[in-house]
Amino acid sequence: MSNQINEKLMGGVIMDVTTPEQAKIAEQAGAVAVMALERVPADIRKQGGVARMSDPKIIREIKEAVSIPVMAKCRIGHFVEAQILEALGIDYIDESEVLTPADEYFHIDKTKFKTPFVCGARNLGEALRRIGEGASMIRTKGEAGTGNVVEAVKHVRTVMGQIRDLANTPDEELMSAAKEMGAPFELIKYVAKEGKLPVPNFAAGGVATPADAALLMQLGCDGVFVGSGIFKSSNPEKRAKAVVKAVANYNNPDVLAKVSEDLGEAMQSLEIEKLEDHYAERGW
Ligand SMILES: O=C(CO)[C@H](O)[C@H](O)COP(=O)(O)O
Repeated sequence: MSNQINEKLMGGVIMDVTTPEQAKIAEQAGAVAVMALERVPADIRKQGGVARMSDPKIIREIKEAVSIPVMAKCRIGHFVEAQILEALGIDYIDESEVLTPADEYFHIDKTKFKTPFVCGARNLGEALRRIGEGASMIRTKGEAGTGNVVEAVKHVRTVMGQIRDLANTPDEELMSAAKEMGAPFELIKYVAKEGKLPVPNFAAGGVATPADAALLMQLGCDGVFVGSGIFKSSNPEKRAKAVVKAVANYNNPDVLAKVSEDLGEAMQSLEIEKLEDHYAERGW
């Protein structure tokens, strides 16, 4: 099932939404899916407190409001939130570091669920551990809610670079690579042979402009997640459409110039060095 959904998502933009109204804006802009969450990451940062799975009522209303796939987030290790999301008929579960982790040591055993999972990763070892646990999609973590793309770029470059290195690693050295990365040997062998992850790899965290989204696509991602960048900007409708067009035309600077014009204020952004919480460091 996840393969059919994944095909529809490839090359697209998945937008974080907190209300049915925002979900409609995302769908009208051309998002391939929406991600239901209680607060966009910029608000989670500002307001603090424990961030949890959304209210099931809001999730149901979001599902009723749109015809595109609806994803929703549970806390790292919180398999009961995941069970609830599965019972709600969500299309994808995001075991997300953006919410406050429920378990510092163990991620969810995703093989126990019919619903596919997406998980965050900062490097190839982390991505392969999540896939080993059953994730059907990876998204590089970035630093969500900052409007600062630098960490997303770092994580995408790290994963892509490690994939390239593995593709050039002799077979007899692969077990050592698996040991060093803390990743399942079978998955290390797959990446070395195929030169890619066995699941789609989207980028996320800190995307604020159409150019940010296109940059991550040019670096080799299969699509982009955007949250705060759209709904904390001054004109979410226009920016949402622009980001979708930028991702569809990521290699065309003329289109990128056109869609970047007159978008109003981007979200307020944060410098990584001044952050109190680094969400990307949650999970392992
Ligand atoms: O885990 C996520 C994917 O849904 C985040 O919500 C995503 O990283 C959004 O971050 P930002 O608000 O910086 O766009």
